[in-house]
Formats: sequence, structure tokens, C-alpha cells
Amino acid sequence: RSKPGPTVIIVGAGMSGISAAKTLSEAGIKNLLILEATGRIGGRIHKTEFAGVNVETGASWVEGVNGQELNPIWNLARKLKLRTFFSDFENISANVYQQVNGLYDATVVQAALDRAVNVSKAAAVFSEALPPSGLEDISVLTFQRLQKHVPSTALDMVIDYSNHDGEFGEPPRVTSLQNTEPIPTFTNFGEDLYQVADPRGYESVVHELAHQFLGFDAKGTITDPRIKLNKVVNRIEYSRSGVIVETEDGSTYKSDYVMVSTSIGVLQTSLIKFEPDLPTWKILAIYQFSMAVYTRIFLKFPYKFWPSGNGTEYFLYASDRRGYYPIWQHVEYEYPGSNILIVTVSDEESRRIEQQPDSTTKDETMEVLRNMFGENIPEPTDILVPRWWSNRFYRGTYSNWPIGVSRYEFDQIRAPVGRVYFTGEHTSQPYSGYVHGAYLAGIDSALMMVGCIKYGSCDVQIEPKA
Ligand SMILES: Cc1cc2nc3c(=O)[nH]c(=O)nc-3n(C[C@H](O)[C@H](O)[C@H](O)COP(=O)(O)OP(=O)(O)OC[C@H]3O[C@@H](n4cnc5c(N)ncnc54)[C@H](O)[C@@H]3O)c2cc1C
Repeated sequence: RSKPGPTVIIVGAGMSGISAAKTLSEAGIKNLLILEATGRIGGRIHKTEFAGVNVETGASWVEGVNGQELNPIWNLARKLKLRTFFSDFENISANVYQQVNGLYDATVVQAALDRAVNVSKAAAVFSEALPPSGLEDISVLTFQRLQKHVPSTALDMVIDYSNHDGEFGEPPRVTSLQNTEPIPTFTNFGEDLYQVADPRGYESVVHELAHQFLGFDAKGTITDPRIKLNKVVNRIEYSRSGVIVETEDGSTYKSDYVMVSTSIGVLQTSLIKFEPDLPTWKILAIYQFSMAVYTRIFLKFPYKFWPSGNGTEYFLYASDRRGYYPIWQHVEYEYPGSNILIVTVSDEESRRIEQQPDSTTKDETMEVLRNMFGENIPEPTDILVPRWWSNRFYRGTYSNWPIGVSRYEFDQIRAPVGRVYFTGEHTSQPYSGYVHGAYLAGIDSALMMVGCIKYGSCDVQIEPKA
């Protein structure tokens, strides 16, 4: 009997963990064990039943479609014939509400939008002239100051919020210019966004990949013994000869290698204890990156009282408190007749809202809605507030590239430490923060491991700092 090949334990069954495991399997490394903390696969792609429909509390969009290259997630979504909806922001100038007193004049909004677009175009030119090392990177806000465009009116702030925080989950003060202007996702894969609204959920893209290499029964349920759910890894002991992985229920697993795919938010906590400790360069690189928080709150109403029809789906609320319930969406195309509104918040607002009772959040959103639509609107009959930041298996929603992290430090986040490898959306240099970033990162990290196992090239080069 031939000796079984090396064992690899994969921690986490989100998009990157499953993509890494599939890549290893295809490279002939089939002696795998996937340990997942929760009772499901998919991680931050998660459908939840709300008000009779399956809504997405995690990733909602395939971002980067209709460009030169094909987004691999779009490819999967098409293969699965997922119900997707083109997101049309064209008419947003007609849908921006003042704090009180109704809509802004659309021409006033359009002028403000045009100004923001011009600054963004200038930012892209400036950014592309910066040295690739990232050592001369500046924040988005620094560039805005250079352009004498620091949004400070309620209108400019909500536009700025929607362009930056609405995408990266953090404000321009924090975000790296070089890694967000332009956004490689849109440059390479196209500028369009499609929202997934399918009863099977966006997570079915992860299931599809899993089915390609794991065993499942006639109903499609994954029954492969190489994946274990409800296994919370809390200790990874590594040495030159192998790895021991322990879970909270006291189980111990031995392997030759481990691939850690948990979010960078999790790596920033002590949920998983590494023994010996990870080296200081690694810990510093992990701690320096940002785990952003971005929340879509779902509200169900007995009937609709907001404008409907083409060009009304997205609307903005311009509070003088930046980021206060700013981005709204009605989903009558995605979930017809559901009377659901979604409002997006992020960063400190997300953290504040996660910590307060949902009834308080409901009252706050109702005050905002009354400011927009008048006193005679009905109370919501249900509310759903996802809590990604409080959840110890995520600690936020996706990574954001902050100012002060060079490409060199970014490579350190991804670099293996001996037999411990790392993957996850936060390890994809061009596409961190996205589902396709997680998918492609899983492939990259797995190929790095394959190179080591099969070809002995285990020393990963990290570009020198200067
Ligand atoms: C609210 C929200 C909105 C988003 N919107 C979009 C969008 O519209 N478009 C887009 O492209 N991207 C979006 N994203 C980002 C996208 O969802 C992520 O980039 C991607 O899903 C991350 O995959 P991952 O495999 O890197 O991490 P994860 O999905 O976090 O996978 C890691 C897995 O590890 C598990 N785990 C954690 N700790 C342990 C442990 N100790 N032991 C064992 N297992 C553990 C977790 O349960 C999880 O299943 C959004 C994310 C969120 C949360």
C-alpha cells in the first residue's frame, strides 16, 4: 500500500478555505481535514431568513462585472444561474434627502457628485505615479486636502460616505489612497455590481466549489469526513516536523501543515493560540491592517411608503452627523412585495449599533425615515441587525487597507511561518475585502503550499523593505 501523502489541516470553511482545499485536492494533496467553527460552510457569505425571504447578511454583491477580465465569482454565479440584479446608481442625484425638509435639488446634488468624481479621477492619476513599494502612500483624506476638497456639508459628507465608507467600511482618514484609487476590482473586472438575491443564497457559490472535491449525499448535503463543523480551533502548535491543532472540545489533530483561513479580525484576537508565538514581524503586520465593520440593517414594513420604480432603489440621507443611517435601499426588484428597506452603516456606528438593543436601532431608523417621508409612516414589523463585529469568529466584516501599511508589510501578512500557512480575503493584494479576493487568495496560498510540499520551495520571498 502506498503511503498517504502529507496531511493538511485547513482552519475555516469560508470561501478562501474551501478554495484552498479544492486547489490542494486538485494538486493531488487529498489528505485534508477542514475544521470549521460554526455549523455551516460559507463564512462571511451568509443567507438568513428574514420576513419570509432569504436575505444576505454578509456579502451581497458580485463586484466587478462586465470588464476586460472575467470575475471568477461572476462565472460561478452564472453557472449556478443565481438570481442577480444590476445595481443602478445613475439616478442617485434625484434621491438625496436633506436632514429635514425633503429632497435636495437634483442639480445641486449632481454638481457635488461631479466634484467628488473629479477628485477621485485626480486621485487615481496621483496614486498611479506613486512608487509600487507603497512607502509614499497617503490617506484618501490627505489627497482630498491637497485638492482643497474636504467634505464638510451634510450633502458632501453623505456623497463622500457613499463613495468611500460605503465601499471600504472605513472613512477616508484611515484608508490608503494607493490601494483604493483606482480599485483593481473595477479596473480589471469591470465597473458593474450585481446584487445576489436567490433563495439558495450567495453562499451557494461556496457550496458549488465544495461539491467539486468533497463527497456529498443524494440530497446534496456534504457528508465527507474530511470536513468537520462546530470545531473551534483554539491552539496551533507548530515545529519543523509538523503541526498539532486543538479544538475547544478537547480534540487534537496532527498534520504536516496547516492553512489558517480565519479573518484578520480573528487573527488580531487571541482566539487561536500559536505555539510558539508567531514571530513579531508577523504579529505586527497582522495588527497593523484594518478589519472594517459594515452593516446592512433590514427593516420590514407592513406596506411601502417610499418612492418606487426605476431609478429609486438607492437613496441617501444627509445628516450633519456623518455616517448616521446614510445609505438606503428598497429591494422591491430583488424581493418583490416584501416591503423591506435596508440601511447601511459602518465603523463606529456599526459598533455602537451592535451594542444597543434592536428596539433602540428601530427607533433611530424611524426618526430618520420620518425626517425623509413624514410623520404618517408605519412602524416596522421586524428588524434584523447583523452583528459581525461582536462575533468572535469574524470580528468585523472585511479588511480595509489602511494608510501606513506598505506592500512589504502586506506580504508579511500572507507569508507562511514554517508549516503554518495563511489565506483569506485579507491576503489578496489586489482584491482584499471581496469574495473574489477570498477565492483567488485560497488558490494562491494553496499553490504556495504545493510548491513547498512537492517541489521543496518552502522559503517564500518577501520583497526587501527599501
Ligand atoms: C456584511 C458584509 C458585506 C460584504 N459585502 C461584500 C460584497 O457585497 N461583495 C464582496 O465581494 N464581498 C463582500 N464582503 C466580503 C466577503 O464576504 C469576504 O471577503 C469573504 O467572504 C471572506 O472569505 P474568507 O474565506 O476570507 O473568510 P471567512 O468567510 O471569514 O472564512 C473563515 C472561516 O473561518 C471560520 N473560523 C473562524 N475562527 C475559527 C476557528 N477558531 N476555528 C475554526 N474555524 C474558524 C469562520 O467561521 C469562517 O467560516 C462582505 C462581507 C460582509 C461580512
